[in-house]
This record gives sequence, C-alpha cells and structure tokens, in this order.
Amino acid sequence: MRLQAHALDLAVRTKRLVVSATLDAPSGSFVGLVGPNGSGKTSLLRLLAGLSRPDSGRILLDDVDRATLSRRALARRVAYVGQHTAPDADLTVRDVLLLARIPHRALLAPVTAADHEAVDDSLDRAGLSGYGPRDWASLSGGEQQRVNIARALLQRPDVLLLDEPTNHLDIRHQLELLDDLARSPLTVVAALHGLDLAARFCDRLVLLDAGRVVAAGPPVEVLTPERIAAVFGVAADVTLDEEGRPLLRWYRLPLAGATT
Ligand SMILES: Nc1ncnc2c1ncn2[C@@H]1O[C@H](COP(=O)(O)OP(=O)(O)OP(=O)(O)O)[C@@H](O)[C@H]1O
Repeated sequence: MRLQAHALDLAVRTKRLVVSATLDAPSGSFVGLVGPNGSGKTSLLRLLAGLSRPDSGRILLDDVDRATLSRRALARRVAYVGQHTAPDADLTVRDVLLLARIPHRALLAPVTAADHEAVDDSLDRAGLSGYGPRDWASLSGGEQQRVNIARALLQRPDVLLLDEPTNHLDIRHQLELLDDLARSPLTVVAALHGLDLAARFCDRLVLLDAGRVVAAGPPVEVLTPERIAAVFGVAADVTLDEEGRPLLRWYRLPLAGATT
C-alpha cells in the first residue's frame, strides 16, 4: 500500500511543528525519517498515523484520502509504534498482544484459539517464546520494544509507522529488526536517529529540519557531507559501500572551519 502525504502543516499555538511536509512511501518501501532532535519526526509520524490532525494538507493511502476511512478500517491498515508505548493497566505480554487482534474481530467477539496461536507465532518471531505469561512491566526496555513491534505486526497492517524502533535494542537486535523491515512486503516509515543504519537499510530517506523536509530520496542523494554539516552541524566523510550505499565516518567536534 502506497502512503503519500501532501503539504502537511501542524502548529501548536505559535510553534510550527510540521511545515508543508510532503512524503511518498511506495508500496513495500522502507522510508527512514531522519533529522536532529526536535526536527519534527515524531510530529510527522503522528500525523501519518492519524493520532493528530493536520491544520492543512492531505494523507493518501493507495490514492484514497485517509480522512474518508473509518477508525476501524484505518486500524486494520496502519499500525503505529510510538517511542513510549506502554499499556495503562497491569497486563501480561499475552494480554498486550491480544489487544492487537481487536480490529480483526467482530465487535464483542471472544478471543479464539486462532488468536492465541497468532500470539504464540508472533512471540516466536520476536525471539520471545515463552514470554506470554510475563507481566509486561517486568520486561527490559529492549524486550518491551520488541513486544510493541510484534503487537503492531499482529494487527496485520499494510503500513507500519515506527518511532525510533531501534531504541533500547542491542546491535544484533537492531540489525535483525532493520533487515526484517527492509525485506518485509509492508510499507514502513520509521524515525531513525542512526544515520549509518538508516543509510544501509532504507530505500529512501526524508530529512527534516525545523519541521521542513529539506531533502528526500535514496540515502546516497540525501546524506551528502554538505547537508549533514548544514542540518546536524557535524562533519562527516561519506564513502560508498559495495552496494553503492553511503558509509559515514564522523569527525570529532568542533566542525572543521567552524568559529567558536
Ligand atoms: N504539543 C506540543 N506543544 C509545543 N511544542 C511541541 C509539542 N509537541 C512537540 N513540540 C515541539 O515540536 C518540535 C518537534 O518535536 P518532535 O517530537 O516532532 O521532534 P523529533 O524530531 O521527533 O525529536 P527527537 O529526535 O528529539 O525525538 C520540538 O521542538 C518539540 O518540543
């Protein structure tokens, strides 16, 4: 499913969080949202997820205006994992995962054996077999993150929106997750801080600065040393790996040539 956003604007009081942002995530692509702290990545993802409403602009799912879809239809198609997604109540891991099946059940229909099987499968795939009876709150940060992503996948969405999905994950789990996302047939849009990993795994990057999209396209076009210096204020060497993707090497601060 193709996800497009046209000229999205969002302001809170006088602060403009997202300014005329346009984004195109073709079906099955993995798009990375990158940019410094406070550049609007979360704000844009929340607009795409329908968690906040733009002041202007449109969001299209396969050319259909998202505003015309019901909440339930949207929940079946689009799953979102935020940075601090925590269930309110005391729930087990199994309870948390079963919640994800709700959009696929008739209203008030009971949980079935098929739901439990789907939960067991998702735990196996997340490398968390046997974690079902554990209290969600007792999991480590990385385990909670993996359960959150498993929960989003259990929704069987067409579009997956992830805010900092590699947060809390050790390097092996970061690589496994990004590799899975890159291979997945889902359309994925993820806010990522690690430019190196974003460059390696994403098909396209959207670079935000102060709420505006300042560059979008394949990583090799977006992550030039000049743009990295202008947006992040750091100096980097950019070479290409064997697949033609950018490999970044950072210089220590202060930025060469900068006056203090
Ligand atoms: N409700 C709000 N009211 C006022 N300002 C807000 C609100 N929500 C976000 N902001 C501000 O909007 C800007 C963008 O925030 P956002 O969380 O989208 O950035 P981000 O790129 O995801 O940042 P980070 O990399 O630090 O997670 C920040 O300056 C933030 O303080």
